[in-house]
Amino acid sequence: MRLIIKEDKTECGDWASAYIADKINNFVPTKERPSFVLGLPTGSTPLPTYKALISLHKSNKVSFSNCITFNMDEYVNLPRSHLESYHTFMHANFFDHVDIKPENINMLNGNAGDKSLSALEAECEAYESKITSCGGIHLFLGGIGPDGHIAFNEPGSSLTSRTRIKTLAYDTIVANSRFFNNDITKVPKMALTVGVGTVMSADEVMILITGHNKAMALHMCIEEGVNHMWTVSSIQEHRRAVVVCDKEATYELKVKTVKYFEGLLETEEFMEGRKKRKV
Ligand SMILES: N[C@@H]1[C@@H](O)[C@H](O)[C@@H](COP(=O)(O)O)O[C@@H]1O
Repeated sequence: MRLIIKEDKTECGDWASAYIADKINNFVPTKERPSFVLGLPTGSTPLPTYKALISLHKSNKVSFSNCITFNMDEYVNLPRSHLESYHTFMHANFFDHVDIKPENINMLNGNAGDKSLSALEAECEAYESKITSCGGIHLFLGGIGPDGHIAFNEPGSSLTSRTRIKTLAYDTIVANSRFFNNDITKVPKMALTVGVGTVMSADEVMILITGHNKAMALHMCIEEGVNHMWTVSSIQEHRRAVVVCDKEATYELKVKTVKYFEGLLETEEFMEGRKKRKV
């Protein structure tokens, strides 16, 4: 696993976007996997990355015309057009500003069918099948909650879970109430979410962790063992995982850990400086 420590969230977004653009630009389509498949998160953490990707796109450094996207999660029973639906968020902050084909955008529908549990379960199963039919996800980008949850895989979620319905933890409802006028009664209590196993099945996983309120989660993610109470920690078992964090998020890490990963990055950047970068 790589840990990339940057000064602040803007630098994290610049680094992550350049990395993603490189992956898209260097993608070689095959018969089985003709498009680059990207897993995407919502939340405030990925915003600088989306902003930087839009800017790379506008300066013709990356195109999303051969990308298929799968979003991580969506609230149940919140109208798609609601200002705080993840559908609205993704269009406003990313999709509407790049050249992705509308038919290549995949988002879970929290209002599927008659919204019964069986209709929502069918929606989740269909989502997993669609990911499989696209040949799997090349790169899954994610953020985390302060309790280390990834997507809506709350503490105690199975680390092999797949897309399903989840009841939100009280902490998450409180954390997300900032988007609903700080009124917890307005926050949906259920969501559809990809599983930890769905994220970990991607060829590559990139997790963005910024801000001091995520410092404990970063510590549990990289310095402690794999634990279902901090679901992001399962990336320790992934073959190609990269965590991009800012200085504030490192406040609970050992100095030795920070120095170790900073040293690795310095060497890496020195080597990369010799290569001609595309973006
Ligand atoms: N389901 C989302 C997660 O995918 C996201 O990572 C988290 C953190 O959001 P933020 O980046 O705003 O802290 O919020 C929600 O719980």
